[in-house]
Amino acid sequence: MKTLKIAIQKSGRLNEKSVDILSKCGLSFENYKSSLISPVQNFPLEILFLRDDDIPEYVQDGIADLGIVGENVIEETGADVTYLHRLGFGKCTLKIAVPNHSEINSLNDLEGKSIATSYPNILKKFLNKNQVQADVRVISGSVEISTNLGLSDAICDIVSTGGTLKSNGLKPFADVLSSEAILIAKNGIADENEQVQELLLRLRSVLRAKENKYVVMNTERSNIEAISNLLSGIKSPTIVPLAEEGWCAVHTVISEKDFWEKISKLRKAGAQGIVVLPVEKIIF
Ligand SMILES: Nc1ncnc2c1ncn2[C@@H]1O[C@H](COP(=O)(O)OP(=O)(O)OP(=O)(O)O)[C@@H](O)[C@H]1O
Ligand SMILES: O=P(O)(O)OC[C@H]1O[C@H](OP(=O)(O)OP(=O)(O)O)[C@H](O)[C@@H]1O
Ligand SMILES: [Mg+2]
Repeated sequence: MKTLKIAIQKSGRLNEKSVDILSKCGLSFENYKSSLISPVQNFPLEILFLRDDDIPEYVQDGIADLGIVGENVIEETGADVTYLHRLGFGKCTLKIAVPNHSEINSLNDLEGKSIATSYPNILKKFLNKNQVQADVRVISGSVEISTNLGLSDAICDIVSTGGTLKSNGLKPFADVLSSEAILIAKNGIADENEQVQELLLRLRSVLRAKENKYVVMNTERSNIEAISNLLSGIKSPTIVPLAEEGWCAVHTVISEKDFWEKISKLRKAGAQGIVVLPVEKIIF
């Protein structure tokens, strides 16, 4: 069986979460800081630790078979790769922002103005699509300072909490791209490859588990129907008799999305002593 290679960020915002998700997939390896390659001890896979900017092209060219990298970087490099799975971390948005008191308030106002960014390709595409002619100035970092220095009229950079914009006296007004970390593959390798399919199965079970909670509650037998109607579980809820006559425990899995809404309805339907536990994996 061929040993696959997966490229992840060496250090930076995506490193820890990439290592964490691969570990939760049962892969055992050292998170080397000084070495660029680490063999997985219990799976035919090697981890390559790289600068994130290089990952899409390494995967496109087959130097790595798989990669974990931000969508913003994939789009900026324009690499031709297959998106295998969104990973739910590294969420951020590429935004255009201007100084708080700027008279630029809409895309049209950017006509003839200058915009500093580290994402010239994505920005130029966005401006073309919106038929705005602006001067795109490429800088490699600390983009938020460029309007204060008189280098540009606007900026286009990654925003997450908005704290960096705020502390530099900037306000956002246009979203260019929403991004999160993505598992990518070299085109054409994923469908037929057993190891990739096994990794995907493990990954889906880990991501699914993160979105759900295991819930146990007690109730009188007479409430079972009303409570069961509120729950789907994986197939249907498990109902176990309690030692006390006329009572039972209901075990189920509840989605994180509508968790509190469900709990409130369950309490009204007679659920009590509700215990909530994290789920590690859900395998279909
Ligand atoms: N503030 C943020 N909040 C959430 N995610 C972010 C934020 N800033 C960046 N990201 C995401 O994390 C990725 C990595 O960010 P990081 O700042 O570590 O990149 P970098 O400095 O280019 O790293 P490298 O040294 O690997 O080139 C970004 O490409 C983006 O997808
Ligand atoms: O909206 P916020 O939560 O403030 O995050 C946004 C900041 O995060 C990123 O920079 P980072 O901190 O990674 O530093 P960098 O400039 O070295 O990439 C990005 O370039 C912004 O500057
Ligand atoms: Mg980088």
